[in-house]
Amino acid sequence: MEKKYILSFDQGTTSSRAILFDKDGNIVKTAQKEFTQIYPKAGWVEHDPIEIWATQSGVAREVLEAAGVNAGEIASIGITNQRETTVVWDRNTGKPVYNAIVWQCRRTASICDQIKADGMEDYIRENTGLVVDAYFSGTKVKWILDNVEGAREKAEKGDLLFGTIDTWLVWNLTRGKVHVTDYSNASRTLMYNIAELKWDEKILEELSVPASMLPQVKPSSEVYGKTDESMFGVEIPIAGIAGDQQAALFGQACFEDGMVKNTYGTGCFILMQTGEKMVHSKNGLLTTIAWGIDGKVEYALEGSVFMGGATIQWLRDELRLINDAADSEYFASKVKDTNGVYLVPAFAGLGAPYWDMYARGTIVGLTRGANRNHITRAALESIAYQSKDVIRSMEEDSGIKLSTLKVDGGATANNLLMQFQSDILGVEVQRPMVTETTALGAAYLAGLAVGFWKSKDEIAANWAVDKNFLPEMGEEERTRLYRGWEKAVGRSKDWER
Ligand SMILES: Nc1ncnc2c1ncn2[C@@H]1O[C@H](COP(=O)(O)OP(=O)(O)O)[C@@H](O)[C@H]1O
Ligand SMILES: O=P(O)(O)OC[C@H](O)CO
Repeated sequence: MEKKYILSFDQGTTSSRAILFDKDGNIVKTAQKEFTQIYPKAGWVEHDPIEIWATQSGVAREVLEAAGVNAGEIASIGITNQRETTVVWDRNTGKPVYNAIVWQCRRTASICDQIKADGMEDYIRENTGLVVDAYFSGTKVKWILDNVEGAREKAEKGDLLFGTIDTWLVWNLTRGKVHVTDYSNASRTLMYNIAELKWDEKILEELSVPASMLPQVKPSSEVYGKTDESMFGVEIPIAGIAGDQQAALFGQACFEDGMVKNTYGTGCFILMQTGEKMVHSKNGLLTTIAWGIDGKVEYALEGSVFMGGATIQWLRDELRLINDAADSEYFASKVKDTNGVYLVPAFAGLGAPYWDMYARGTIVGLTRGANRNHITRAALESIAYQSKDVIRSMEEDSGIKLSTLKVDGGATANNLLMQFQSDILGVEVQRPMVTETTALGAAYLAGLAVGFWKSKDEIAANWAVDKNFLPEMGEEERTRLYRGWEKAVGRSKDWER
């Protein structure tokens, strides 16, 4: 049967999605299902791995049916996933020993304090590219082994396996035959040495995690195995894996050093491709593996903005200034500027480059003439200012000046935000036709491995622009506004201490 499509699995934090792509990189059909968020205690976040598998395999079958596509027409499957989220299961029964501990979960903060007290911080930063934080998988695995009855004994006997969500999905798709991950996911675990490309023994020892639990780390584009026949009636090669932010970088065809993408969702994830060069940040950005492909590994610098689209949700749900996120553009357009108002959405502290967990949200510059539209506009602009903060750090760390910014994610629908982003950066902002770049990136990785696409050049040629935003603001105005932002950030800092 002619192979006409690639099936992409996009297993995100709140929903599982399956998207069918054709050879031009266009979406043929999408199926999506949300799943349960489990909050056992304040600051704890879990998912049920069985529900993740059920929703993901469910939408995969659903999308084929809805598109009227035969499984035999699928050339391969690509997987992209919420990163860092940790599953530990029994290799004999395939049953998880505990819920998945989600990347957002803060329960291992005290384990992180202990690692720092043990003097491991610099070593970890240098060898994993990450900071010691509860965000990453390593301390989550340790927590499960330390807290689930019998888990440590089983792990030491070699009966337990660890995986991020990609690994868990491949294990289930192959009915327990394949235990792998890719470089990009491994680089988010806190246990992987990104310079030497191997699990780091010293860190494993610090965390007391047996090496026998760990998946084999493979390139991001390769046939890892085939789906069990019971899944789709035929065996389909599983041929691409990447963490979601790296997959988006690939889907945006950021193949040259210095290319940057920003995904504007709840938060904003900004990644700069740095090629074979591993750039260590002086500004608290993360160094991570973008992907491993064509026999080499390429790196990226990553910075995130905690409150991106979430700031607009706050306007909607708490201030009730708008009914719908899209209304923000309409109201912000009613005024020509913010009238001197700045909103710093440091609701959960400030990330890179400030790293101030005691900062809190603030609105400054209010005068008698300030109205709700000014505040809405200031909220939108804050997303662009925070992105600029991260991008400036990237430029400083890498010595590469940004030439264009490729954007994706829900909030890129907002033209006013995109224009302001271009204005405040002084660079062109490019919004592609396909903004599902995460799933597209995984599809491309899977397609390359089976010859569905021949080269990265062919993929780059598929990238098509929907709209380019060019800077219209003068340099003087840009500097004046950004100075105001920095001053506003100063007012929000160190508030809670
Ligand atoms: N037109 C818009 N203007 C501003 N923000 C928007 C707009 N549309 C969606 N958003 C914001 O984008 C986010 C949703 O984008 P999405 O990519 O689906 O995020 P996630 O993957 O994090 O759930 C929400 O936080 C929402 O407030
Ligand atoms: O599922 P998302 O899109 O919220 O992404 C989660 C990130 O991978 C966390 O690092």
